[in-house]
Amino acid sequence: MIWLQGLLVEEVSVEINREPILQNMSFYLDPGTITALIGHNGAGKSTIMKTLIGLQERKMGKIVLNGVSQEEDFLPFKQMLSYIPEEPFLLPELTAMQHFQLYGRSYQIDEQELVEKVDYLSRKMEITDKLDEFPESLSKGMRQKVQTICALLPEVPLLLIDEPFMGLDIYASEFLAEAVKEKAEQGTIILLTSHQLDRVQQLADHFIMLQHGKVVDHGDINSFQVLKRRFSE
Ligand SMILES: Nc1ncnc2c1ncn2[C@@H]1O[C@H](COP(=O)(O)OP(=O)(O)OP(=O)(O)O)[C@@H](O)[C@H]1O
Repeated sequence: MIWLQGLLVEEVSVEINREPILQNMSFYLDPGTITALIGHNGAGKSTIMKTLIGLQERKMGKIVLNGVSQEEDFLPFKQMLSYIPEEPFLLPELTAMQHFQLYGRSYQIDEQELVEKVDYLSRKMEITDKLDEFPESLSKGMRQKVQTICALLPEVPLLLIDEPFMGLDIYASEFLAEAVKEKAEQGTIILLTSHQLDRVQQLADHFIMLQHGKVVDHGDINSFQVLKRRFSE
């Protein structure tokens, strides 16, 4: 059998407290593409992200990444993606460096490669002097930087980013945008949510618009003017 390369989301529905939150959501993302999930507050952007990583249970539907089914092969599936959540979610008992080491082990990154990547990313994110700090002594933006570095460490087919620029300073935001583009050039599928439409336009090549838990439009980012008009309606 020839497996489809890319991310397939088919007829996914999610209910929370018996309320339909996502309804028959379907889309397909090609390797090497950067797709922005757009929609008003409460449209379901974070919910689909959480459903993709397995944090949110779904009522029905299918999620397949490069031929690996989320339902049938959850652990291999999870190893194929990394995620930057909207709010940093760090372990209070681990320093920044220990988080990077934990990610290195979880994704089986070669030790020397991990050292080089941590060195490079922490310099770019300007947190080299914070590596031995615990999350409680870091500012929110610094915690977000640590979380962002964790997600950039592994070379995985899918990178999910919920509000990529939230809390990051201008230099870190610019670096993240470059890093995302570079990963996409190497074939990673990038799915991000953002309310910063101008930044999205510069970064993404496709968009998916959600409304009340449904996909109402999708396409090339060049149809963005139309998108912007509809978004502001
Ligand atoms: N744990 C929960 N319990 C109850 N309702 C929830 C829960 N999580 C999300 N929802 C509801 O699901 C809907 C979608 O929320 P979601 O966080 O996915 O929206 P979003 O598009 O990411 O919004 P925002 O732009 O504000 O981040 C909302 O109506 C929200 O109230």
